[in-house]
Amino acid sequence: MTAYDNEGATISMEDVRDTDRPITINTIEEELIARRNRMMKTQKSTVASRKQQAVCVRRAHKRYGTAKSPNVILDGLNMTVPKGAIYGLLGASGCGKTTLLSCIVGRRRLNSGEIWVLGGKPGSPGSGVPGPRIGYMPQEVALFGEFTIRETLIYFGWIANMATKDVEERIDFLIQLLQLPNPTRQVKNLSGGQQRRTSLAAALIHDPELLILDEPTVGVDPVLRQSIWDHLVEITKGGRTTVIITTHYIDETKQANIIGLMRGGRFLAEEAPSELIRRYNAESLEEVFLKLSVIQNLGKRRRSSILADVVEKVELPTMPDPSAIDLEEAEIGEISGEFGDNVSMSSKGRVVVTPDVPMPVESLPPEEKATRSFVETIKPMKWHHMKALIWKNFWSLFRNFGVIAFIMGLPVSQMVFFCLAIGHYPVGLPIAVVNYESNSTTPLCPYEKTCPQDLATYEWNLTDFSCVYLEFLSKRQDNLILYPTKEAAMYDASHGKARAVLVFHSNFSTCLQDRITDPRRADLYTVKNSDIEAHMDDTDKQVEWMLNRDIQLAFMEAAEYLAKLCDLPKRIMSIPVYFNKPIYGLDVPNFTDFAGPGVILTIIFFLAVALTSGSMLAERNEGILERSLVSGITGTEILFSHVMVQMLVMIAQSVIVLFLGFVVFGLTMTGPLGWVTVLTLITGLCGMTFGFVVSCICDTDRTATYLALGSFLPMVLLCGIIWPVEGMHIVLQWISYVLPLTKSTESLRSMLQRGWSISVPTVYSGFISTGIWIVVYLTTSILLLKFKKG
Ligand SMILES: Nc1ncnc2c1ncn2[C@@H]1O[C@H](COP(=O)(O)OP(=O)(O)OP(=O)(O)O)[C@@H](O)[C@H]1O
Repeated sequence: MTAYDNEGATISMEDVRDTDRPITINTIEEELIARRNRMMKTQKSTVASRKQQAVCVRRAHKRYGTAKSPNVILDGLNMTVPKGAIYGLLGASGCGKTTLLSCIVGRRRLNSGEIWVLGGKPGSPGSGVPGPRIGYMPQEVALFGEFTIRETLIYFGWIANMATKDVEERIDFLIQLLQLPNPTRQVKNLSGGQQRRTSLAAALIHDPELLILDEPTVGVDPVLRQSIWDHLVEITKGGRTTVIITTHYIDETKQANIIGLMRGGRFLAEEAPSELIRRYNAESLEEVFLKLSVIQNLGKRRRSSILADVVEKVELPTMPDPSAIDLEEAEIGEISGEFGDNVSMSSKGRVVVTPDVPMPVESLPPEEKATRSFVETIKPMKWHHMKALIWKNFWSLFRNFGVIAFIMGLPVSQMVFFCLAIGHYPVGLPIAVVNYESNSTTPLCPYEKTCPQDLATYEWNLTDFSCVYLEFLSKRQDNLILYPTKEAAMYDASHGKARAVLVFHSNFSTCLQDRITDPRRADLYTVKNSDIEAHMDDTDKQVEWMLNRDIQLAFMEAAEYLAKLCDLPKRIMSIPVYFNKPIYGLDVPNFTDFAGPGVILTIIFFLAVALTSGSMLAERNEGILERSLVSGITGTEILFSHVMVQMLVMIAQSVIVLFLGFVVFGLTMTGPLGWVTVLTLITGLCGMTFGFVVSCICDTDRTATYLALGSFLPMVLLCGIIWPVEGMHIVLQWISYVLPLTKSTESLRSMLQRGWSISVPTVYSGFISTGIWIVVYLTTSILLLKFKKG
C-alpha cells in the first residue's frame, strides 16, 4: 500500500484505515520520538517526500477581491492526500472547497503557498495536471447538452487517448455502475441527477490515477450513492487510484480514508473519520465538526491548540535547536503546528500525535518524472486531442439546425438589405415649382420644339425655356409640384412638404437669352432674372447633393437640347468643364459600390466574431472549457479546433455574400476574384480570432455583447466604410489606419473597382494588415487562455 510523508513522518494507508489498534500515551511518545529521529536523520528534504503524495498543499493562501477588501478563502491551509486514499473534503457551503480543488487542478492560482500533484506542481511537465492522469468532475455539470451520453463519454475517452473500442467497453461498465439511462439520450434531456452521473462517468471513463470529484453525489439516491462509494473504495484498493471528493453529506465520508474538515480557510482536522470520532469522543462526524467549529470560534485556530482542548495532551521535551537540524526554515514552520500535519508541535515543543505507523520510504511508489521529449515540448497540438475537439465542435455546431439556419440566413439578409437599401439614388423627391413665366396649371408646360433663332435675321427669340428645363428635370425627379406663388411654395417647403423650391421669373427666357448672347450688356437685373432661383432643404446632405446635381444636369441637358435644335455645337451653352469617362468606377456615382467592400468585410468579420465568441463563451460558462483544460487540452488546441470547424461556416458565408453582392446585385467587380475571395476569408479568420479574444476577456455573454457591439460601431465609423478616411479628423485618421478593417477595405475596393492586382501596395497592404491582426489576436487569446486564472 502506498504511503505518504507529512513533514518527516511517513504513514501508510493501511495505518490510516486501521483504527482498531489501541493507542496509549506510551505508543504515541515512542512514535513521536521515532518519527522525529527519522525526520532529522533521513529526511533531508521534505520536497522530495511531498512529491510522493498524490496531492500535497502547503501554506496555501487564496483570496478573491482586491488587496484593500480581500475575501480570504484559503488562509495558510495545508493538505496531504496520500496515494491510494479516498480523501473526503468537508466544509460548509462557501468555505472554499471548490476553490481549493480548482487550485489543485491548476485552474486557479494561489496567492501564496505551494501545491504538488502527482509529483509535480500543476502545469509543470512532471505533474499529472493538466492531463489524463487526472479525472475531474467539476461542481457544475460541464457537459455538452447537444451530445448523447455515449458521445460525451467518447469525447472524454478520446481526449485521454483511449481507443474507441476501449471507450465502448468502459461506457457499458459505467452505464451499469451509475445506472445511466439509454446512452443514445441527449444530455440536455436528462434529469439533473442523471446529468451529474454522466459527468461523473466522464471523469471515470479513462480510469485516472487521481480523481477529483466536486460533489458527485448531489441528487443521487442513497442506494446509488452507496454503489458509487463502493466503486471508489474498490478502485482505491490497489493503491493506484486516489480520490478527492467533496460532499455535503458528511455521513457518507465515513467510507473515506481521510477527511479534511475545512473552516475559516483552514482544516480543523485532517484525519481518518473513525479516529476523529474516537478522539473527539463524538457520536458522528457532524458532532466532531461542530466541536471543532466551536473551538475555532473561540479564536484558537491552530490545530495543536484545538486538539489540546479536546483530547489528551502529551508534553514532550523541547525540540532541539532547529538550526542544528538540516531543515529549511519553511519546513520548521510547517511542523510547528499546522493543520495537515499528522504531527503537530507547538513552538514550545508540545506535541499531539495521531496514531500513525511509519512506512519505509523505500516502499513508496516511484516519483513521477518529467518525461517529455523535445518533440513533445515543442509540439503545440496532439492528434487525439484535435480529433476529439474537431469532432465535438463539428457536431455541436451542425447538429443544431436552428443555429445553422440563423448563421447562414444572417449574411443573406444582411447582404440583401444592404444591396437593396443602401447607395441608390433617392427618387420621387417633392420639388416645388413656381413658374411666373408660364400660365400653365401643371408643372410641365408646353413649349415650341423648334429653334428660337430667326434664320433670316439671326435674331434669337427664346421663350418658355423654363418649360424645356422642367421637362428635363422631370426625367430625373418626377415629383414636381406647381405652386402659384413663391410664398406658398416656401411655406410648404418649410413644413417639410418639398425638398427644394425652384422659382422662374416672368422674363426668365428673355433675360437668359440676353445673358448668353451678349454678356457684356447683361446687367444685374438681367443676371438675376435669368437665374433659376433654388431654395434647398439641406437637412439631408445626401439628398441635397443629389438634387443639386439633378438641378444642374437638367439645365445642361436642356441647353444641349436647344443647341441641337439650332444646329449649334452641343456644349456651347454648358459650363466649360468637361467630365470625361472616369478612370475607374462608373459614370453615375454609386454609393453601393463605394460602401460594398467595407460592408462585405464587416459582415464576414462580425459574423465570425459573434459565432466564435458565442461558442467559446458557451463552452466556458458551461464549465466544458475548464474541464477540457484540466484533462490536458491546451488553449492552442481549443482555438485551432474552433478555427477548423468554423472555417467551414465562414467559407459558406463568404460564398453567399460574394454571390449575392456580385452575381445577384451586380456590384462592380473588375479585379481578381481569387484574391478577393482570399481577402474575404482571411478577414473572417481575423474576426474569429477577435472573437476568441472577446470570449477570453469577458466572463459573461452580456459583457461579450457589449465588447463586440462596442467594437463594431467604432470599426464601422472609422474604417472608411461609410465615409472616406481622408475626411476624418487627423487623429482619427491615424487610428483608422491601424484598425483591422481599414486597409483591407481599401484593398478590396481597389481590387473590385480599379481592377488592381496583388502586386499593388494598396492591395497587398490590406492582406498584410489583416495577417498581422490575426497573429495579434491569436497570440493574445492563447496567452489569456493560458494565464487568465482566478
Ligand atoms: N471567482 C470568484 N470571485 C469572487 N469570489 C468567489 C469566486 N469564486 C468563489 N468565490 C467566493 O469564494 C467563497 C468560496 O467559494 P467556493 O465555491 O470555493 O465554496 P465551496 O466550499 O465550494 O461552496 P459549496 O459547497 O457551496 O460549493 C465563496 O464565498 C464564494 O462566494
